[in-house]
Amino acid sequence: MLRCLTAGESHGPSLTAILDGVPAGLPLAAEYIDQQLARRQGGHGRGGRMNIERDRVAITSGVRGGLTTGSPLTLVVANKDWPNWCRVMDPGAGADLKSRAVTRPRPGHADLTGAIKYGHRDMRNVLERSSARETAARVAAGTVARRLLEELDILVAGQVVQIGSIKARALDLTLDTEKLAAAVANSPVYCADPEAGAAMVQEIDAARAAGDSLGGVFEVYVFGLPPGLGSYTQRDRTLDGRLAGALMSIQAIKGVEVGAGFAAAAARGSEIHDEIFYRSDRGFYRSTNNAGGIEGGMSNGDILLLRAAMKPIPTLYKPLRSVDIHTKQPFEASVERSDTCAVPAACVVGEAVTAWELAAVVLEKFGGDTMGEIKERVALYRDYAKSF
Ligand SMILES: Cc1cc2nc3c(=O)[nH]c(=O)nc-3n(C[C@H](O)[C@H](O)[C@H](O)COP(=O)(O)O)c2cc1C
Ligand SMILES: C=C(O[C@@H]1CC(C(=O)O)=C[C@@H](OP(=O)(O)O)[C@H]1O)C(=O)O
Repeated sequence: MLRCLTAGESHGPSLTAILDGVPAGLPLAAEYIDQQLARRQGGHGRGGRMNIERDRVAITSGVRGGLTTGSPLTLVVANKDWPNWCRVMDPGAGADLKSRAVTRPRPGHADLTGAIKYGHRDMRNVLERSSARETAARVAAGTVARRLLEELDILVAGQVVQIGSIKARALDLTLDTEKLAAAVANSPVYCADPEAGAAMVQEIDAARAAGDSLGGVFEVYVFGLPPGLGSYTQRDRTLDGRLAGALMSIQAIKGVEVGAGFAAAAARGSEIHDEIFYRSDRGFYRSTNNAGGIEGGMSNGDILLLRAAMKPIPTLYKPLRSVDIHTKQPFEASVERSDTCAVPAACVVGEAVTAWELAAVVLEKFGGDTMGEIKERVALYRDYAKSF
């Protein structure tokens, strides 16, 4: 069973992820994880904090000589901003609890409800952990899962398809995965459509100049999944349910679609369901993929298509109204620094949480303590499914 817990505050010394259940024998290098951490820090529209951080992972357990050992992995990402906060964030009795106390809840954040729930009069105790800084730890963990899936020829990709009202052309899914990855990597907003990408950059600059912020939509694609991951037998085992939960758990994500998603609601049944065909050299196949690769809570062998909507960043240079929890007086929030748009970063997080959930269902189906065992079982099952 694959399990992960993360810990750490946005302005604390570091973020930590503990991963349990990663099989032995998986080739894993810190530099591989660092590539994804760098992607998560990037994307046009990020704020001043990203000029301070240079996320790098330290693997402090579970890997020897470049291979996982089967023991729990500990992944640590240091916060370079920490020296500026060490007195404020000090766990000891001498901490400076006054100078950066937060008594003015920011609309769109966990501040007010978190303070009520945990009984805090200083909402720094809430915002430090609710911050999306935590996603650095989840990307580090998800990248271990991405590595595991790659060994099984399962590839995870993603791109931004909308920023504000600017939309990309629909992706041609016959595009090979390397070309897709290159097009996304060359885009300042991680969008494979260069024209839409340029318009998105302009839109972000205009929002920033106006003291405003933007949200958008990203897609995650997974190639090479065998049929039968997840299950219809208990509803908490459905693959779409689990993936939607994983994507929804990302800070600021407000909607998730699988395949045609909400558009399916407006179509006739005859237009939307993917008909099934058979050819002896190919086995069973479908010529459309409106289901997005999932039917009955299970992967059906087609490309997995997920889409997630992110709300605009809630901290605005143009202030929103709120009320001080001590004085009960209204105020307009002032901002020191914030992202204008973090949809590209969220896309990288989306890929990571998708990879994590998929690695978990792969291990549930195929078991095994070593990568050798798992590879053998997946290969056998792929042959079986193809000749079914
Ligand atoms: C990668 C990423 C970066 C973010 N950066 C900021 C930011 O700079 N300022 C901000 O106010 N919110 C930012 N957010 C959004 C908040 O973390 C989020 O809105 C908040 O935690 C409340 O969560 P909820 O929207 O899921 O309710 C970011 C989110 C993500 C995923
Ligand atoms: C630190 C990261 O994102 C942060 C997420 C975030 C929020 O409120 O979620 C607020 C900002 O932090 P700060 O207030 O320190 O500038 C972002 O920079 C990161 O992605 O690594």
